[in-house]
Amino acid sequence: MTGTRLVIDGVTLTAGAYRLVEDVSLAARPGEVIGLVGPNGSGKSSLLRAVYRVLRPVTGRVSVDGTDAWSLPVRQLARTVAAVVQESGAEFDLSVREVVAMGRTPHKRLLDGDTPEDAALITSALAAVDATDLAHRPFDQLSGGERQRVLIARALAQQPSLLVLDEPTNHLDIRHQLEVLGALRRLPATVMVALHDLNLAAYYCDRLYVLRDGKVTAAGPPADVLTPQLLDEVYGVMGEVTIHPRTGAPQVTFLPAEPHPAAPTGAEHSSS
Ligand SMILES: Nc1ncnc2c1ncn2[C@@H]1O[C@H](COP(=O)(O)OP(=O)(O)OP(=O)(O)O)[C@@H](O)[C@H]1O
Repeated sequence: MTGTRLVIDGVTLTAGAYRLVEDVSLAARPGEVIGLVGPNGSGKSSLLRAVYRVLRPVTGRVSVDGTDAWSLPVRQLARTVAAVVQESGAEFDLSVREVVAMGRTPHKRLLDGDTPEDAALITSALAAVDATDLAHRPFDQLSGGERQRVLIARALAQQPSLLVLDEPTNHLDIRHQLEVLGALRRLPATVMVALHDLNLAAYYCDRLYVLRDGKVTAAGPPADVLTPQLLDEVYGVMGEVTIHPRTGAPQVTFLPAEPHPAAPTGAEHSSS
């Protein structure tokens, strides 16, 4: 399993009279990690919802390996696509291990128990997000970051060939942010991930799509997309972009209007 080819072709999404996303096209090759970035309200979550089939496009098409995602039987879709989203479902009264075991459901028949293979996948998914020690804790007693890691483990246990994640690093401390994104990079799956942190997006994604007001305003490798002009136009912030000498990845340094207390005298930022 090396991942699936995802094509979003001219998709428009609405909520009543409101256009959430307009005429968006995007393609991910098998195994690519695609980052979706853009300001609050730019349409990232909405677009992801169309991929994991919660929000039906009013025009355009979402296809997975050439098949319309909206025409796939639900069970087949669940064997192909996993989603980690902000709004989580009915995990109450379950242990962490039971929540992660739910990831195996699409691969089993009703009332099938866990096979040794299922058990091994659950154990390794827990380890991948550093949640082995949480396995027997009640899910609803976990902290925000612990829950987030467990929901990612559930998605990993699902062995999807397309993994869609909405802000997966939300609530995570820096070590766990790096570990989770590193685990996503190593997956034999295509990954589409909405991220706010542009430096993490630059480091871990093969290509970025920048959304603004429901439309794609830029797309390409992070080094091509993340420019001072884009930061200004899309986010209204000043920043410098350099290639980090050790990582080789683009690195954004933001230049807030207020000088840092330790700034050298006369070092105000200027857009001119
Ligand atoms: N049901 C709805 N009715 C009207 N407007 C909506 C509805 N759902 C979302 N919106 C609006 O659509 C826009 C896109 O929302 P969406 O959640 O896709 O943005 P986002 O890029 O994921 O934002 P964030 O970075 O804040 O998570 C927002 O302006 C939001 O307020």
